[in-house]
Amino acid sequence: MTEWTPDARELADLELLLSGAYAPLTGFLTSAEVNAVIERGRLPGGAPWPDPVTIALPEEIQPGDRVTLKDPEGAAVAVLTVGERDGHHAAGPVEALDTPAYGPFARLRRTPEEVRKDLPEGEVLAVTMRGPLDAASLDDVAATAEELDATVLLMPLVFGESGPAVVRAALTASERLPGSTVVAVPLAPRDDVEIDLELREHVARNYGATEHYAGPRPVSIPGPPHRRGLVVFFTGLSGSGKSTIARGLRDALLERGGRTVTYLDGDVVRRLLSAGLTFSRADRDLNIRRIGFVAAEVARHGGLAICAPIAPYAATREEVRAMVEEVGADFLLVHVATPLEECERRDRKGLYAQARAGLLPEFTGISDPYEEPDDAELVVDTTGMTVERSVGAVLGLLTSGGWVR
Ligand SMILES: Nc1ncnc2c1ncn2[C@@H]1O[C@H](COP(=O)(O)OS(=O)(=O)O)[C@@H](OP(=O)(O)O)[C@H]1O
Ligand SMILES: Nc1ncnc2c1ncn2[C@@H]1O[C@H](COP(=O)(O)OP(=O)(O)O)[C@@H](O)[C@H]1O
Repeated sequence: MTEWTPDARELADLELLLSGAYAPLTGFLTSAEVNAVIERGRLPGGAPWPDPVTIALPEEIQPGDRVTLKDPEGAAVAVLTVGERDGHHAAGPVEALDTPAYGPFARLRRTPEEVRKDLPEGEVLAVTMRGPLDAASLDDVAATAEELDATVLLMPLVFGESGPAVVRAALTASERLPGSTVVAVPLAPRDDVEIDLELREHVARNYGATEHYAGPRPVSIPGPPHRRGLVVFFTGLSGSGKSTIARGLRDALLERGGRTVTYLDGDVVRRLLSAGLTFSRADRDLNIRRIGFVAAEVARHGGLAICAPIAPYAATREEVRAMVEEVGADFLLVHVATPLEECERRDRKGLYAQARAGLLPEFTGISDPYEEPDDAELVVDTTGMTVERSVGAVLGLLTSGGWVR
């Protein structure tokens, strides 16, 4: 049996498929179903359905395979029986495995069946929320419920970092709406506003709603840049000047004050976090992912992390950028683009000489690749430049973007 860990959005969809919140769906859609949904907003059988619910799986997983789907912490959530493959996507029914619910407000993640059983007879006004209800919306909901003589079902849509805050907002609203019930639903937002709304309505109906009220769109205030998490990620050849500039930047930031700074020094990383890893492609990628993971955790809490590995592969750098952006933080890639000849001329550690002599295999720039970034926010060639000026260039980027004041 194959195992796979879907991404956060796919896991949220999976939970809704398993709970019955996505009824009549019982699995991820086939290409015929996806086409029907996109073209007509209906499943091939004619039932209305707004959104193609799909999952991407690695190529080697084939029709007939049974795949255990796991959450990022390793708990087996469900089994997917693959019926069809179409490009990256795989379709097929899912069956729940018996796993305990956990996480904040797990007790409020109830299935439609459980909720429907507890609701009184009569009209049910479901309120789907992605943010707090303002006073006007709360009055609106209370008035509508009274008019319809309906029970209010508050449905905080929990997905991502803001999930627990939305549930808290629903619990607060519930105190103002006597007799109301709260159920947390892991419905990820859809880009298309119409589709998002329709999907919310479908899910609400499955929970027993006879009327649906879409809570106001959350006003997303990401906070000013100087309060947001930030990762400054240097990349470049050995000897290009990454650590020298990174240390200079750290010191300059600490002198200014106002931000906490974590410097993930390359040597320290290789000695502790990535101890035992080699310079093979797989190990370099693992090293960079580990650095990215720690940096994203720092940035998640509003910190500023500085990293300075070679990071020779574009795809892995992009993965780190995505990890950081996923937690709501910013990512700045600084390419220290000092040419190989200059790095080799400096040869601070004598490694280039060893690599040229064939004594050090897989050496970046000599016998191993370095993929030049085309997505760097800043490019610095340190040839003939003082360290102060190089540090100043990075600091300039941070101040002009408002990350430091
Ligand atoms: N084969 C090979 N290729 C490149 N570099 C090598 C190699 N072997 C050892 N070293 C030393 O390790 C430092 C680079 O480690 P990194 O963790 O930054 O590399 S990577 O991002 O995982 O590719 C790098 O340090 P810096 O000079 O600070 O970049 C080298 O001193
Ligand atoms: N403008 C500059 N910025 C950074 N380093 C410079 C600069 N000019 C000269 N150097 C020298 O280049 C070398 C860079 O080494 P290092 O910072 O360890 O590079 P890396 O971390 O990329 O391997 C240091 O000896 C540093 O003094």
